[in-house]
Amino acid sequence: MAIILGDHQYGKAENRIVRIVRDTPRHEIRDVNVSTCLRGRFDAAHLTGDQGEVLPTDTQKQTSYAYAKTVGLASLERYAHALAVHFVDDVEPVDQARVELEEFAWERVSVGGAEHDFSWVRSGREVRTVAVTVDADGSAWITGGLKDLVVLKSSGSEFHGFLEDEYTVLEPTSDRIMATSLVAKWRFGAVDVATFDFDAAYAAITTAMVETFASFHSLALQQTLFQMGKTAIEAVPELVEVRLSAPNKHHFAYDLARFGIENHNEVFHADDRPYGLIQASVTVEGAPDAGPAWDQYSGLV
Ligand SMILES: O=c1[nH]c(=O)c2[nH]c(=O)[nH]c2[nH]1
Repeated sequence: MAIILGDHQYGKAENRIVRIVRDTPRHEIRDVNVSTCLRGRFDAAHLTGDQGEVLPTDTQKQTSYAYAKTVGLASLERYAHALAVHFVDDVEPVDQARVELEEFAWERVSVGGAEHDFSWVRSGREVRTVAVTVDADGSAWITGGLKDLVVLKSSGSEFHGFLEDEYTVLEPTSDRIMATSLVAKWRFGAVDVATFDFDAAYAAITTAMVETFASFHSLALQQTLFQMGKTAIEAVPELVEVRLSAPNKHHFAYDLARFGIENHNEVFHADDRPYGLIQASVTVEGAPDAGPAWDQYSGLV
C-alpha cells in the first residue's frame, strides 16, 4: 500500500493589522485580520523535511505588515491582490496564493455633534470579509462577503403548507419573528482590480440585502435568502454569484396562558439551539467557472 501526500497549503493566519493614515489632522483607520496562504511545490517540506522551498510563515507575516504601509489598506481588495501577486510572482515555488481578510469597523466618535479627527468607537455591526486568489499566470478570483450580520423582523414572515409526516408537531404560522445572523459571500466576474470601487459595491450589496430582508414578505427563510441574493446581484451587476448561509434564530411565543395572560406574539423565548441552518447559492446563468474562488484557508472568510 502506497501512502502519498495530498493537497497542502500553508501560510500565516490572522495577522492583526491596524493602519492609520495620518497625512492630515483628520486620521483614517483600517483594522483588519489578514491571512496569507501559499500553494505550490512544497512536497519536500512534508516528505523529507527539506525547507529549501519554504518561505517561512514569519516572512509572510512581515510582508503583510510591510504592504500595509507601501500599498496601504485604502482598498482591502487591492491590498490583498497586491500581496497575492507578490507571492506568486516573486517566490519561485508558489503556484497560487490566497489572501483572506476580515475587517473590523470603527465609527468616528462624535464630540458636541462634530466628528472627532482621531478617535473612534468600535462599530457593532457585521464583519466584512475579502478573499483574493491569484495564479502564477496572473488570473485572479476576487470574493467579498460579510458575517455576523444580525437582523430580525417582528412580522412579515410566515411558514406553513410544509410537508408533514408522523413526527411533525410544528404548528403552521402566518405571523412569526424571523431572525438570522447572516453569512454572505459573493464572487466578482471580470472587474479591473486597479479601478473598481469595491467599497461602493460592498455598501450597495449590504443595503440591498438588508432592505430586502425588511421589505420582502417571506413565506420561508429559503425564499428570503434567494431574494436577498438576487437583489444583491441586481444592485451590483459585476457579481456573478452570491452564497448565503443563515441560521434560523427561532423565537417561540412564550406560553403565558398558564398564568391566565394573553400573548399575541408579544413575549418570545429566543432559543439559541438547535437552529435551522439554511444555505443557498444564487448565480447568474452562464457565470464563469468559480475556479479556486471558494477554496478556503483560514475558515474565517
Ligand atoms: O423558514 C423556514 N424554513 C424551514 O425550512 C423551516 N423548518 C422549520 O421548522 N421552520 C422553518 N422555517
